Amino acid sequence: MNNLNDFSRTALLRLDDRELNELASRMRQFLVDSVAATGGHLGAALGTVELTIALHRVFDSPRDVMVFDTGHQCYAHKILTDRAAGFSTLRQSGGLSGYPSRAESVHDWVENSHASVSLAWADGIAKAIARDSSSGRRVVAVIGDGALTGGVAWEGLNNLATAGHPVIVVINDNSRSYDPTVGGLSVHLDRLRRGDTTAGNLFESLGFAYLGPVDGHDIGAISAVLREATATGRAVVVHCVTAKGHGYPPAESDEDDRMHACGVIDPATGFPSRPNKRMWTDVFGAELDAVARTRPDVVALTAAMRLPTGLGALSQARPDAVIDSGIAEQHVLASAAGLATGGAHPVVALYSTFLHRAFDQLLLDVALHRLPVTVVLDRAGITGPDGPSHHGMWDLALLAAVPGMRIACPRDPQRLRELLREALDVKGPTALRYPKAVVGEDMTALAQMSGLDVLYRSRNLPLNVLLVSIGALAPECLLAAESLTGEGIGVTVVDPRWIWPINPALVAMAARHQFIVTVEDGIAEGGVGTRMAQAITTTRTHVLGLPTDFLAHAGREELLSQTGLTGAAIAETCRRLVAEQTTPAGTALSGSLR
Ligand SMILES: Cc1ncc(C[n+]2csc(CCOP(=O)(O)OP(=O)(O)O)c2C)c(N)n1
Ligand SMILES: CC(=O)[C@@H](O)[C@H](O)COP(=O)(O)O
Ligand SMILES: [Mg+2]
Repeated sequence: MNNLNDFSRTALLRLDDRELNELASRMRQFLVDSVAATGGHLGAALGTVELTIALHRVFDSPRDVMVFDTGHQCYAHKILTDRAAGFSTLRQSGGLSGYPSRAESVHDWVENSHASVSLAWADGIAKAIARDSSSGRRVVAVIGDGALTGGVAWEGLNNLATAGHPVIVVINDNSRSYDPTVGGLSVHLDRLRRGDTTAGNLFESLGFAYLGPVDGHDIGAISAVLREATATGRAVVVHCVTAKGHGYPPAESDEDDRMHACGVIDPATGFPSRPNKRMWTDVFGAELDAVARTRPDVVALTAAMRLPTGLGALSQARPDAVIDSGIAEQHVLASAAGLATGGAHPVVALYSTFLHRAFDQLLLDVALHRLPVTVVLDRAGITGPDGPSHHGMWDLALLAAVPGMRIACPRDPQRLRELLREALDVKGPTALRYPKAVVGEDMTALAQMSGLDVLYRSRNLPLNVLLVSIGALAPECLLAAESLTGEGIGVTVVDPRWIWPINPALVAMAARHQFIVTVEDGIAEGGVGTRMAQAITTTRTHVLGLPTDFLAHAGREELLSQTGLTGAAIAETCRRLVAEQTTPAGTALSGSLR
């Protein structure tokens, strides 16, 4: 075992305790060095090194199935399954995924990276395996205490408890999500950690065998408990106590989130290697804090992501105005409906991708009751290194299908501030969305017409193209307009600000142009451009957006370029439309990878 690239899992069985501990510290150093260079989920990865070594000693993967909930803690598993060499490319285009990936390894099963579903997966896999009763294959789900707060995890517990399959549920309890884990479950886990069973044991009461708590950094102890769990032949909960960021002082002492996910850092200090730039999240967080000072009815809700969604400042200023419900997006939306019914104006701060899970509550709890709830979707559009599960590209299509929903897409910091304040004055459901990106400078409108901002108009040229710019893609639309103007093609760039429902002034403006091109960083099929095209029947409309596909991990700029959402590609579409002037009115979609 000279380096981790040469390391084989079978070697684990031959190592004694001292060698196993040495392996763990080498893996930890490797993780710090490599993740420091690429960014990634460092804190969670460091906390599961010993647990993962023990899992691979006791279970025979891939014959035995290991499902990692969320998957952000799977780096040690990747090292132990021959992928150490790939870590220099972690989360980069064409490189190693930051999550389990079936394309990478037969040892990976679930790559969805939305939390709390591992127990359902384990339930299904165990049922499938049971069809061959002689196989003896074992199924293990590794789930964090944070992921265990999600409703679907409770559905999993409910089913596994009586399903009759010997699924092993390993609770990786580090008592945190990003923040310390909230709610009664965290209190219960804390009691169990302290050996206090005066209030009983939830898991045993449900029907599981319960083993633990076991020190999750003691390979021998965990291995023994996992073997014992297997021997029970029942559904078992193994309560494993770990420390997020274990063994790396900058992570261990990071009060924010134990370096849950970091960018490129100096491994010696843990500090970012590049200066932090102002992100869209920062603008939102500051404005919400400011507005909440004069609006006691405003209350912010988070599903275990207080700091990443920008609620830090408000939670400092008015702790009572920020409610963390754990990884519980469905609960958060329905609870927001309750708060709004009671007179509050809830602001639900989510990542765009996590709204999917709560669509039903948005539709039937918030919108059906026409309640004033503002959903603020960060990480909308292309997110980048987190890959297909995390791109926020379905939100516009979903939101626009909700009756009574009003959707705002700010193009710059000033519009984000204005639109947030406007949303808080609407007596019904509203949504704002913006990407994971550095926020640019303010872009002042040339003119304002019935709620539309005209950002650009070619001088002394015909009304060839109306570019409808949606949100953060405004700079690309302006680049396209400038280059087309230089070629003698007349362009108007309009930012509708409130992009849904369609402003009738936009329909009127469209009628005066030869072509309309809408530009959005959501799926083109069924997105807002397509809906605009349905309203604008007089002029040929071309919809630019993302393909209905799962886009791999890569840089945001890289993916926007691949999907044709750059100034040059937008200009090329407009050029082609004008060259084909005879084409009759209708709609065309561009949502393909180039
Ligand atoms: C449905 C959903 N909501 C939010 C997230 C964002 N998220 C990723 S990891 C995480 C915390 C997970 O905590 P835990 O399961 O305890 O794992 P740990 O990071 O502590 O190892 C959160 C909130 C997610 N992946 N999925
Ligand atoms: C696993 C998960 O869902 C989060 O940790 C996510 O990866 C964070 O993304 P950001 O780095 O964009 O905050
Ligand atoms: Mg945790």
